[in-house]
Amino acid sequence: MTPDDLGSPPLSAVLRTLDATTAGLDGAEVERRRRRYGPNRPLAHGRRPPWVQFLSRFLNPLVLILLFASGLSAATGNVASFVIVLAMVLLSVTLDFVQEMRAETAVDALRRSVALRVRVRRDGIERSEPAEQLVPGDVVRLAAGDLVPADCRLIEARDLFVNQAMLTGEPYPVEKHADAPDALSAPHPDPAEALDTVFMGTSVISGSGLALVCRTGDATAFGQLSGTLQAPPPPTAFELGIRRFGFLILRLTVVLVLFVLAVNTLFHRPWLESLMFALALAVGLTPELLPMIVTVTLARGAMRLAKRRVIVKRLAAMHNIGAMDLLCTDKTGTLTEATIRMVRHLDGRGAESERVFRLAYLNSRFESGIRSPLDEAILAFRAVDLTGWEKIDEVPFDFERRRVSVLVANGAERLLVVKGAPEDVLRQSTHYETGDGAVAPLDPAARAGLDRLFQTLGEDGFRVLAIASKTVGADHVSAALADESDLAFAGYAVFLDPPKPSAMAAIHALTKAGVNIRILTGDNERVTRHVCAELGLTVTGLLTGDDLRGMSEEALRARLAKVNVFCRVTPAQKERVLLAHKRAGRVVGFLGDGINDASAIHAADIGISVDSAADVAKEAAGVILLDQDLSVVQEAVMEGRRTVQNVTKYILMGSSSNFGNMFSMAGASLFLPFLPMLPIQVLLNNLLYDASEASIPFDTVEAEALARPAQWDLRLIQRFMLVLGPVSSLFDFLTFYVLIHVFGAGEALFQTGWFVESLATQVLVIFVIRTRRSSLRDRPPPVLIGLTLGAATVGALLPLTPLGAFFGFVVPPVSFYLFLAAAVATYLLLVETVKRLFFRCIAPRPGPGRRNAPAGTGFHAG
Ligand SMILES: Nc1ncnc2c1ncn2[C@@H]1O[C@H](COP(=O)(O)OP(=O)(O)OP(=O)(O)O)[C@@H](O)[C@H]1O
Ligand SMILES: [Mg+2]
Repeated sequence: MTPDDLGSPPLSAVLRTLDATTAGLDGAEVERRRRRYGPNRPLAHGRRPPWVQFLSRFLNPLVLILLFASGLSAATGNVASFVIVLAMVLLSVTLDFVQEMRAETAVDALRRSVALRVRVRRDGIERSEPAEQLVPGDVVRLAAGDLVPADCRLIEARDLFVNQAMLTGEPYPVEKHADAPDALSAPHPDPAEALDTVFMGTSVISGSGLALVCRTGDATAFGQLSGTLQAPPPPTAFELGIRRFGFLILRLTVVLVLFVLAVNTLFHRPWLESLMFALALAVGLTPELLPMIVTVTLARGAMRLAKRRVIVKRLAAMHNIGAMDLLCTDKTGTLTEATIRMVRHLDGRGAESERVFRLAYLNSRFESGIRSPLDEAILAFRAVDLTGWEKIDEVPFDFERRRVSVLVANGAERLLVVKGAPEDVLRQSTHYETGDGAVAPLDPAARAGLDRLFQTLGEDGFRVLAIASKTVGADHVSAALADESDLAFAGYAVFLDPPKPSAMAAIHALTKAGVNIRILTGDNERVTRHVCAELGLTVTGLLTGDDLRGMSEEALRARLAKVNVFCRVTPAQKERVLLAHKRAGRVVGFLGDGINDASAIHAADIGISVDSAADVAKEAAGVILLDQDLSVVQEAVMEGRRTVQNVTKYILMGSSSNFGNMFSMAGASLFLPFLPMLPIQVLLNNLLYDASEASIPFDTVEAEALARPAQWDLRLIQRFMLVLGPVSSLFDFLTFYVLIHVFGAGEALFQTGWFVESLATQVLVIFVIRTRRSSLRDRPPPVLIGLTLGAATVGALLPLTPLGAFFGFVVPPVSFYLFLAAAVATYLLLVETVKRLFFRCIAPRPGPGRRNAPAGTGFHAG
């Protein structure tokens, strides 16, 4: 079908076109259609097939020029060198590719485990299936909080309001209707106008519906727009940092290559060999493994978290969570137990009232919008026989009004039953039920009495909903916002939402780890204060939604450091508070599970949600908790920091010893009458170095490095490079001197000796650089020891084997190996000393609370 004819023909015609019925498809037919239409995933072919990804790695200009140059040298007779260069490029690209693919496959599997599911009718029964497996002709059920899974024609709709901002930019919910059979005939090319159609990517705000899937995947309106709409999320600070580091290295590389070329031209050396040497140096200098190391490190962190039942949907969230220094969270389910219990139902005088319960029950039973735990609690309290009652209409719940109304009828009796936040319901009431069946006007004295009762309940830690009603005439066939006035207040439904004992420990641990906590709740001040008190949390400052409304950005900003509880905030205010913190330079996480949290989750640096959350919240989040528990957040934070630290290690390695070595080689070509290393030797050196580095994602990280948010620090890296680079170069020149003057080395021996030596120093220094502590105190994992020692050993022994000659090596004298041992030991000792001085004097670790907001903000244990 084309977009234009979707909304226009009658439902019966659409069903015929799709060869479907409202009873749904059968399994075999679904299978057939899935093969025909493919997965219901826009941009399914957005990711390039593996072989294209593999080949695209050869598009690196350095690699291309290198291959070209070695091809040239093969043409002039040096075939062996060409074969070796080709083999090495292949090997290194494959190593890189395989590692990264494996990591991505693992992360994809995790992502799928928390994929959106829909209720779909198949084989005559309704069941839950991944949204990705929908096919045209399926019949799906929609409820408040759901994301619409495909472009669908409505079969039934009940007070169905959808937010289409994703497609139309229109922020207000639109009501959708199933058409009266064969009634609508005007075409609806514009989504906003197609009232009997819902579109992929839009979300159900309230109400419910049954819908026929018409278009899936790329064929949807969303799929057509995807290219422009689904712009990749802005890069994180970490990604930017890595990019900047890449540029830094690139500039150095260009300078180095030009320098080497100039020197060799000046000395009239063979130009082709010089070019290859310069290129090999450039290859050695580029941190070409960086993307792979980053992906593998992050993926490994994600896998470890999966064991703790935390699913990382977006890998970039991993380093953000390591950098997070502020966590905003809602209250219900995070700080309190997920199950809420109704305990009492009181009239205005505080006496138990059966009528209040019946009204509350009517409202919860017939309400079709967001299923809240409060409704579940009312329905679970006791079953009420509602025969004779029927629902006429509804004004669905929303987080601005904080109430829901249903219009119900029982014979001639017709009643609007309202339930919601006491402040808001009382404002709309003009009368109250006195308890003996009579109704009295709500004079100031009575109002004060009701307020007092509500206050006392709140102070005792009870959550309270007000129940009110209004009798309307039989001619009242629909409910509207305007009907929620002149209400007769009936009483309060009282709930117990006990604090979660584990929350205290988790908050304490997070605070200690440098992550401050803010509570952003739609609930009222008294209940929130009570929960905080029970958990032993000091409220250092509190703002309500009303306070926020009249507050300028500057005023809000001035109070951010002190205020740690925000009450009665609307979804938009949650987002506003979050953005204000972001603007103040914090790295902010948001944990929430409701429709009302979705925009804040989306705006956060790290959106966190739970598996049971509303679709919109879950979709917006980068991290999904399978158990709603703050203590796993703390583990996620640690894992995030670990990944940032390990990536930083790789960069520190590359920017110090590796850089130093390349620099020395360039320098050596100035005074040596020959190349300090053959181009293929440089490449081999680089390959072995890369192989040893591949173990970095598996390294452990010391506790001190995990104690603070791990923010990207390019300054540290630059300083480290400036201090340790020269140390390494100094040592290299010493080695050159010894090789020439002690061993009387000619070209081949010099190259052999320097190869063995530079490789050994370059890879072994990881033992020093991987920790800020004394290197002997911090034992690396076996894989790192194995790969590092392995690479150094292969390099040292290669000249002794027949293969050595192939690379242009000669067998060095035994005394050379003695020198090697002594030299490497001295070098490592020197670096160890400089490292300790560096971290003590030049870049000490910030003390607790120094980097973040001043100590004393956020929570402390009471
Ligand atoms: N089903 C409902 N019927 C009537 N009123 C409701 C319902 N659900 C919520 N409310 C009212 O709306 C207010 C805000 O909702 P809610 O407490 O869920 O917000 P929240 O920001 O998600 O809070 P929390 O931090 O507790 O999750 C509630 O305090 C209550 O007064
Ligand atoms: Mg909530």
